[in-house]
Order: sequence, then C-alpha cells, then structure tokens
Amino acid sequence: MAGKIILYTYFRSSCSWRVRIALALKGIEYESRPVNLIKDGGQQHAEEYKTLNPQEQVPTLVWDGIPITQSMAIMLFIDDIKPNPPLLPDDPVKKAQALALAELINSGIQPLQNLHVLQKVGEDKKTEWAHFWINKGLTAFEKMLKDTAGKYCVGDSITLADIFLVPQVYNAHRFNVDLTQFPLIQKISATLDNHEAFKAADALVQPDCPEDLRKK
Ligand SMILES: O=C(O)/C=C\C(=O)CC(=O)CC(=O)O
Repeated sequence: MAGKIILYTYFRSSCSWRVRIALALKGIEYESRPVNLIKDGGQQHAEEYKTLNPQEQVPTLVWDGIPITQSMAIMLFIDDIKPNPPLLPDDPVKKAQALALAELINSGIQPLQNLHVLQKVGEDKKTEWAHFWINKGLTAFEKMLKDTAGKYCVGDSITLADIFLVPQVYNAHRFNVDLTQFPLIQKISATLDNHEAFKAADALVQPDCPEDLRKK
C-alpha cells in the first residue's frame, strides 16, 4: 500500500468519524486536517475546500493527491488498498446484512440529522426533528440486530455496520433518544467503546475537539 493519506475531518461529524475508525482498524497512518463546520460560517464552504469536495461536506480523503469523498466510498477504497482486517464479511448473506445495517444509518438516519438539514429545519424545531428520525431508525436497527448480532452487529467480527453505529449512538445521546429501549445496540456499542481503534477515532479525543467537550 503506497500513498500519502490526508483526511479532512471534523471531530463530531459522523461521516468523518466512520472513516477515522476504518483507518484505525487497518492501522493506516494519515495526516489529519480539521475543517471546522461552524467557525467562520463553516470552513467546508471555503473556496479552496470546495475544489476538493463540491458537496462542501466532510470527510474528504486525499490519496496521493486524488480526492475521494463520501464515507462509504472512502471506506470501501481503504478496504481495497489494505484488505486486512476486512470491513465486510466474505459470506454473501452476512455481507448484505452488514451493508443493510450500514445503509440504514447512512441513508436512513444520519442525513436527516446532519448539520445543514438541522439548519434548514430551524433552531426551535431541530431537537424534536433529530430525535424523531434517530429514534425511528434505531428502532428498525435494533429489530434487525435480533437476526444478525453476535458479539458485534453481524456475528463476531467487526464490520461496516459497527463503524456506522458508534457515531450514530453519540448523536442519539446528543438528541436525548432513550437508548434503554435498544438493549442490543447498547451492548454492542459498549463493547465497541472499549476497542482500541474505536477509542482512537472517538470524536471527543480528536485534536479539534473543543476543551469543554474533551474526554478526560
Ligand atoms: O458540531 C456541530 O454542531 C456541527 C456539526 C456536527 O455536529 C456534525 C453533524 O452534522 C452531525 C453528524 O455528522 O452526524
């Protein structure tokens, strides 16, 4: 695996967080470049950044000068350039289950509680809005886990489903979703919280995490 990797990231952006977990699981070194989504009206809208990421979002991974956007595409790329440990099971059914769980969050929850959507929904309604969509999505996720879970979301190996789950659980706490309704999600995310790669990728230990939120 050749190539210098730069990751444009924001500490609590779910999508950046996922990529940080994948890089940590693979043991891939990278240079982290923080993009503050709030400061200066959002540094993701800066002209220079827009040329890398026309959607004006994080993350962007730059590999040997080539920008790659979208967390799912980035993680599949990482899995291709460094196949071990794999992010998806070999078994076709398990692979589809892991992708279905990941997509449930990727397209069914996270985009609805993303910064730019909440800005459009408005300050007074945003908490109720985010709470509704996270609660609805995680209710389905928990039901699916009944058929797929072992130690992790799909069997006993870490997959993309686990990588997507952890940042979404952070957001569930942030928007006051009662996680005691979801015993499997709670159990698996507690196990993941103790995993070294997940600890290293945690939003609250990143260099751009503000001091008042930082994990002590
Ligand atoms: O610090 C902030 O308030 C701004 C941005 C975020 O939380 C990141 C998101 O938009 C949510 C997410 O990625 O899930």
